This record gives sequence, C-alpha cells and structure tokens, in this order.
Amino acid sequence: MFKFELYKKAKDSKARLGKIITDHGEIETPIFMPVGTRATVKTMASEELKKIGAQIILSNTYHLFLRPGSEIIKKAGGLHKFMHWDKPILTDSGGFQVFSLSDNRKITEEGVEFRSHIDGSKKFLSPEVSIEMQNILGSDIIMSFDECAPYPASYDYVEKSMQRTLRWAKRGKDFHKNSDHQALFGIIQGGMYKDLRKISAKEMVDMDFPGYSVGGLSVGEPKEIMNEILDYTTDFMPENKPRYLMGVGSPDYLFEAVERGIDMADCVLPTRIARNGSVITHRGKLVIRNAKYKEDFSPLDQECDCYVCRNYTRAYIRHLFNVDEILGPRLATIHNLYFLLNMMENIRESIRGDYFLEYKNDFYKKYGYN
Ligand SMILES: O=c1[nH]cnc2c(CCNCC3CCCCC3)c3[nH]c(NCc4cccs4)nc3cc12
Ligand SMILES: [Zn+2]
Repeated sequence: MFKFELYKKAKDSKARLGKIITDHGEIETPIFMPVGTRATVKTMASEELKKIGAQIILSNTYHLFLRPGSEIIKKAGGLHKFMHWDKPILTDSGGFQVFSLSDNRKITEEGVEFRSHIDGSKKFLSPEVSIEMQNILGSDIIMSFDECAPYPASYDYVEKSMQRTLRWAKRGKDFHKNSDHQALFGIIQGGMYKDLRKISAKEMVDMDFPGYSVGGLSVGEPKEIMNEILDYTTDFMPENKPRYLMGVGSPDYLFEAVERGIDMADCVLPTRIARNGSVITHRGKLVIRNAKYKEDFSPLDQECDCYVCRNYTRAYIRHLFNVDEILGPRLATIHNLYFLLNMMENIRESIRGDYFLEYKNDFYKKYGYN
C-alpha cells in the first residue's frame, strides 16, 4: 500500500511535516534520500545505512537495466532481496541518465533510442519499458518516464518537451499494473517558464498520481530562478500528496526546498564529494587532503556525533586519503550522509516546534551562507 499523511504545516513558511507509508515501511518527511546508483550507496553496506538513519534509498533503473539486467534481478526476487535492503526503495525511470549519459540518442514520440555508454549497443527506453523494468525491480516508489529539458532551452523546445512528457506520463500510468504496491509519481516539467509549469502541474494533477516530482530544476539555472520556479510550482501541487524535488542535495538547497513545500529530495553530491575528500561540516565544507589537517587531531566536525566524528581525527582521515586507502572515502561518506540525514531530522523537529525559519537562519550563519 501507499499513503501520505500530512501531520503539520509550518506557520512561518510552506514547510510541512508528513509521513509516507509503503509496503516496506514508513518514511518521515521532509526527507533526504541517499542515492544508490547501481544498487548500492557507494561504499555503504545496508546495515551501515540503517545505523546512520537512512529511511529510503534510491536506485537507478538505467544502470540496472544495462547491468546486471532485468533477468538477474527477477531471479533474485527483486531489488530489495538482491541488495539486502528491506526498507523503501525509490527508482527513477532511467530517462534522466539516458539524456545525460549517452550523447547519441534519438527522441521520438515512442520513446528514446540510445547507445549503451558501456558497450555502445543499441537500446530503447519508453514509458512502457521503464514501467516494466521498475515493476521487475519491485521498488516502492517509481518514476514516470520524462524528459528533463536542458537549461537554457527555448520556450518552444520546453513547451513541446513538456507536452510529450505529459503524454508519456499517461502511457506509463495506463501500462502500470502494480499500483497498490508501487506508487508511480508524475514529474512536473516546464523549464523556467511559469505558464508551462502551471500547465504541466495541472495536467499531471488531473491524472491523479499518488505523488508528484518537480523535475527540470537544479540543471545549472541560478539559485534565485530555481527558488522562484519551485515556489510557483508547489502552489499547484496537492497538499495531501508527497512532493519530490529531483537532484537537490547541498544543505542550503535542502532548506530552500523544504521552505517552499518540498517533502523529498535526492542528490548524488554528498556521496560523490565524500569520495573526493570533501566533507560537509556545520562551518562549511572542508577538503580533508589539505596539508593544514596533517596534525589536526580534532574530529571532522566538532558538532557532529556520528561514528566517524566520535572515533577518528582529521589527521587520520587526511592520511587515509593521502595514501589512497579505501577507508578514507568510506569514513567521509558515513559522515556526509549522517550530516544531511541528521540535518533533515533537525528540520523535522524545527517544523514540529514551529521554529523552522529560526533554525534555517542559525544554520546559515554558522555555515557561512549569506
Ligand atoms: O527532471 C528530471 N527528471 C528526472 N530526473 C531528474 C534528476 C535526477 C534525480 N536523481 C535521480 C536518482 C535516482 C536514482 C539513482 C540515481 C539518481 C535531476 N537531477 C538534477 N540535478 C542534479 C544533477 C545531477 C547531475 C546532473 S544535474 N536535476 C534533475 C532533474 C530530473
Ligand atoms: Zn560526523
């Protein structure tokens, strides 16, 4: 089953507190969702993800479609069993990766022809193929097949793309047979054009999906434009259904999204930068390879109570990165994920206690945001 319960609306903003109920458990919102591209949140075992408070993880239909392929996942009994994760899973349609990973592709009304970025073989994705794959994966929340229009893009391009994404959403919804166990979200497009956003939102809402994503943002547009389009778009989204902003993940973007009525967000950033030694702290980001940490025996973040900050020093973690030891990226990943998951817990608390904007301002001041 799939249900969204709206607990509370903040007084000082559009922030809200909610709970998503799925076959594999409940999710308190607002929530940040760690990204597990190829059926793994890189360097993390399932138990470790649970220990740091991950309630749901994402996995990538495009990558799993290519490797290991649907046959093996089917034989494994679905993605939860295959990757030993018994909490909720969200998968994307595969569309975004096709548009961003493989450069030679052909978009038609039917779907998208492309060449695998692995072996160059010809592949085809469509609303039906994408739903079929996500049905096999067995994820609790699945995404409609959409085109994320590039930025910048002309009004005419965005209008045509948004209309086709609506037709694709309808086809996917009609094809999806397992809607009691897998909630299919519609994805609102429309680029940076408010009138197109309004049309996309209204038409998607008319199709009555159990949840809605805001797509086509965080694609290089200025932050002010993103915030303005987001603020405008959430006003057309039903209050009693989850709202998922795709591809957003640094602390400030998460605060801005929650403030504008978003319940769910995902981003590869915290795990990707961790593997390069960039660590998120309450005083901003630090690059642990920097020589200034050579004899710094303090924790990554004085105000963090994660396993890493309680047991290891900056000097030690810098050493690990310096000699390319695998434990380095692992410890940085555990800390970065814990930092964001814990920050979201604090955000939920602040909405509960009616001090969200105060918490946001305090956080920004300490972090060094404007
Ligand atoms: O309109 C969109 N439609 C579909 N997906 C989008 C995504 C991917 C979100 N992460 C999916 C995950 C699902 C499962 C595992 C892996 C990814 C976006 N990411 C960003 N910005 C961040 C960006 C990241 C890279 C380039 S921009 N904007 C996005 C817009 C869309
Ligand atoms: Zn920490």
